[in-house]
Parts: sequence; C-alpha cells; structure tokens
Amino acid sequence: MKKITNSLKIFKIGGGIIDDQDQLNQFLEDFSKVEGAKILVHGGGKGATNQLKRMGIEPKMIDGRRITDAETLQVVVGFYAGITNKTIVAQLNKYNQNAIGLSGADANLINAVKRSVKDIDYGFAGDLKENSVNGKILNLLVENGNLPVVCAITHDGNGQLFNTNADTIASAIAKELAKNEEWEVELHFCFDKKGVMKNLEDESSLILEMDFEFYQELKADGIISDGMIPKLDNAFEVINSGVKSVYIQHASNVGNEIGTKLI
Ligand SMILES: Nc1ncnc2c1ncn2[C@@H]1O[C@H](COP(=O)(O)OP(=O)(O)O)[C@@H](O)[C@H]1O
Ligand SMILES: CC(=O)N[C@@H](CCC(=O)OP(=O)(O)O)C(=O)O
Repeated sequence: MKKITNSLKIFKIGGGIIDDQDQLNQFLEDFSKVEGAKILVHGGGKGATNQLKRMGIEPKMIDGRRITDAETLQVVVGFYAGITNKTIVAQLNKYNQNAIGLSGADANLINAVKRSVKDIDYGFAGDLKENSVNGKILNLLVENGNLPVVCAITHDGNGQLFNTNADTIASAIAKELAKNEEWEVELHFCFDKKGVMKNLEDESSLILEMDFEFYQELKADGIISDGMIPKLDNAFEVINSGVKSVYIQHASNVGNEIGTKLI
C-alpha cells in the first residue's frame, strides 16, 4: 500500500504563452500562488522558431519534433537554457519562489538518446528512455523548499547536448517522482487553449474528460493535430504509472482542476 504524505504538482508551460510577455507574466504570478511542492517544466518552441527565422535558419518540425542540426542546437540551447529559463527563474524569485533553473545536463538531471526514426534524421533531437530522469536530485531540491524550473535541453552523459520535447520531459519527471512514496503527483500541461477542443474555433467545444480510445478516434478524424499529438501521447504515457491526475488546461487555470482531464 502506497504511503501518501504530500501532493507534488508538476506544471508544464508551452511556447504559445511564453512568447507573449503579458500572458507569461500573468501565468508566473498565478503559478507563484499555487501552494505546496511543485516543479515547472517549460518549452519555448514558438519563440525558438521565430529566433531561428530572424537568424536566417529555416525551422523544421516533423510530428511535433524539431529537426535539430548543429546550428539549430546552438540557437535552442541559448534560447531555452539561457534567456527563457533565466527570465522565468528571475520572475519567480521576484515572488520569493526559491526557483532554481536547470537543464537536463545540470546535476545529470535528464539523459537522452538521439531520436531514431526510420528515414528521418532529427539531428540532435533527443528522446528519453525509461529511467532517464535523476529523481534523487529533484526530490532533494523539492524537499528542501526549492522550485526546480526545467528547460528542454538534455544530454547523453557523454558530453553531447540534445533538444528534447518539453512535454516529454514533464511526463518523464512526473513518472519518476511518482515512484517516491512521499509524493502524490499531479501533472498539468498549461498552454494557450482551454484544453483539448472538438473545434478550435468554438470555445464551448472543450472536452472535459478523454480516454485513450477517444483520443485515437479524434486523431484519426483530424480533430487533434500538430503539437497536441506529442502532448497527448506523452500525457497518456503517465496515466497508468502512479501519477494521480493529468490535466490539459489553459495557463490562466493554473492551480485549478479545470480543462481536459485524461482518464
Ligand atoms: N483538438 C485540439 N485542441 C486543442 N489544441 C489543438 C487541437 N488540435 C491541435 N491543437 C493545437 O495544438 C497546439 C498546442 O500544441 P503546442 O503548440 O505544442 O503546445 P505548447 O504551447 O504547449 O507548446 C494548440 O495551440 C493548437 O493550435
Ligand atoms: C525536439 C523538440 O522538438 N524540442 C522542442 C523543445 C521546446 C518545446 O517542446 O517547446 P513547446 O513546449 O513550447 O512546444 C523544440 O525545439 O520545439
């Protein structure tokens, strides 16, 4: 029988919100008010795409993953682990959150392997295998009152940095920390829509609860597409792995159980 003592809330914030300064500031203020142990994972894909374009580098995404050649890796490491991570950490510490910014290379936090898909070379895009998250260091930080803020850069343990989908990182962290009997883990994917929608144009079409079968139907019908596919693939991965609940929700609902609940 699992001995539960504390709730641990893991939030992921996506690039749509991060790229909008007002929405990001509001999210970080609201997030700061969420009580208890928590971890923030952030993306930033939208801003990275804009940055690459400004630099004359053509951004390429396939199935929600960025083709990360050596030049792109340089840009995204600077963008995610640098300006984005440090801006978020500084804002959170304005609200006395004791935030500490981390990439997957820091403290050996997250190990990745080169993404391997037939016929597509994703370059330095990294996928996570089982047990790739260093739960020990995250447990230690959270138990000591720190708020880890984790970006989408990982490493292979052999000196090579990788670019990893931020939703994948949030799910892997949730899975790993759910192994600690001390925590009852909740995972919240916060982004720029109310949740998973039947029709993106219709605010009232929010899906309140979704199981895997329903997801497959909506995907086959083209109702779920783009970045929502890796988000849900990752989210469903954790459903049966000891994580108490998973929500897909608007950033303005951070801290509330509002949005699409996966069942
Ligand atoms: N059925 C759907 N419901 C909600 N969003 C969807 C759906 N299908 C596709 N999307 C798209 O997926 C996007 C979210 O994925 P992504 O951009 O990767 O999120 P994030 O902002 O977390 O990085 C939404 O902004 C929306 O455009
Ligand atoms: C390999 C890969 O695709 N990495 C992602 C990492 C950032 C991310 O996931 O950002 P969002 O959560 O804002 O989409 C990328 O470069 O877009």
